[in-house]
Amino acid sequence: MSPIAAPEGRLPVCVVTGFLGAGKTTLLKRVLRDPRFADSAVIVNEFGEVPLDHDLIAASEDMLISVSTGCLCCVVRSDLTETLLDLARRRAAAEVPAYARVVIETSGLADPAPILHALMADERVAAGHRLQSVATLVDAATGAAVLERHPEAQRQVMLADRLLLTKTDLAPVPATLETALAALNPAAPRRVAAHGEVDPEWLFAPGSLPAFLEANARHTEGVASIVLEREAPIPALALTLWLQGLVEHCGPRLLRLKGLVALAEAPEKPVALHAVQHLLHPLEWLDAWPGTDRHSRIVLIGEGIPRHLPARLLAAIEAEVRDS
Ligand SMILES: Nc1nc2c(ncn2[C@@H]2O[C@H](COP(=O)(O)OP(=O)(O)OP(=O)(O)O)[C@@H](O)[C@H]2O)c(=O)[nH]1
Repeated sequence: MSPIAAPEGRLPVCVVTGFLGAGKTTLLKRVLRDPRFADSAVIVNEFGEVPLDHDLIAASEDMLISVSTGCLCCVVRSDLTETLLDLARRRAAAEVPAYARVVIETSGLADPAPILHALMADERVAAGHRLQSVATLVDAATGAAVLERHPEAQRQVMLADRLLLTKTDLAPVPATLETALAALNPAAPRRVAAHGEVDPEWLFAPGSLPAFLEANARHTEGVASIVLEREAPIPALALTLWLQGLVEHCGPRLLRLKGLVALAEAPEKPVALHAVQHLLHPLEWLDAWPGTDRHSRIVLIGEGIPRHLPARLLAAIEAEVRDS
């Protein structure tokens, strides 16, 4: 790989990628609070049909833009270029603050190659932007198994110009993961970034990027998202039993689950739910609901999980909890 030229006067674009649940939103939430990097425009893409990261990053409406749900590297690739161009027009017209860089968080299922290709090959985008960096997050707890099974995760590592190892507080980096990373991308410098703790200067510094990129994406077959929405708050016990049941029943087929939920016991504040394969992260209370919409929404991304299973399981557990 040879470095691409980085002509002056164009806005830097920093791509943050990594497989489902690797910690991209956690990292961005943290680094974008640094006053030196508050002048960033953020574009978030999610695979599920209901966007949640926007609410989880909780930045100002002007600066945070959810591109769309779906796969950024496939169906919404043109959305990305249009969003970048639209944002640049609004910046020039002083409709948004004069941001100094664009940060793109890809969905965990994105193959970054076509995204980077679109950024570099679309002349309208390239006229005003230059690709500055591609940071890939790798989950120390699940990374080795993920790299074995998912081609998009391999591409995320191969195309990175820096690698960040997350969740090292939960598990030491296994030798199998070290070996896989060294085989896929021996050149990229690596840092540990537990809970997104990394120097933003390092994260967004210019790097060596591939000169040539494929326009076609490679994907794991049969991955789909399931959305569960509820107007009525959910009892905490029912939610806990449901999460445990789902993780146990689906096993490795459950790639990711995330949601904002109103608990029956305290519906005035939402709880953020996160599961990454077998790993159920602790529930996290948010300070307030983002906006006026207070209904619970949960997105599951899985391989071959029956579409109605999560909702039916939750309804059965809720009935059981109510009647007991
Ligand atoms: N213990 C621990 N938990 C982490 C770390 N980084 C992220 N998490 C947790 O992992 C879960 C997923 O983190 P996110 O930041 O939402 O991951 P993501 O990569 O944005 O997820 P997707 O957008 O769904 O691909 C959340 O519960 C985080 O709090 C870490 O370094 N250590």
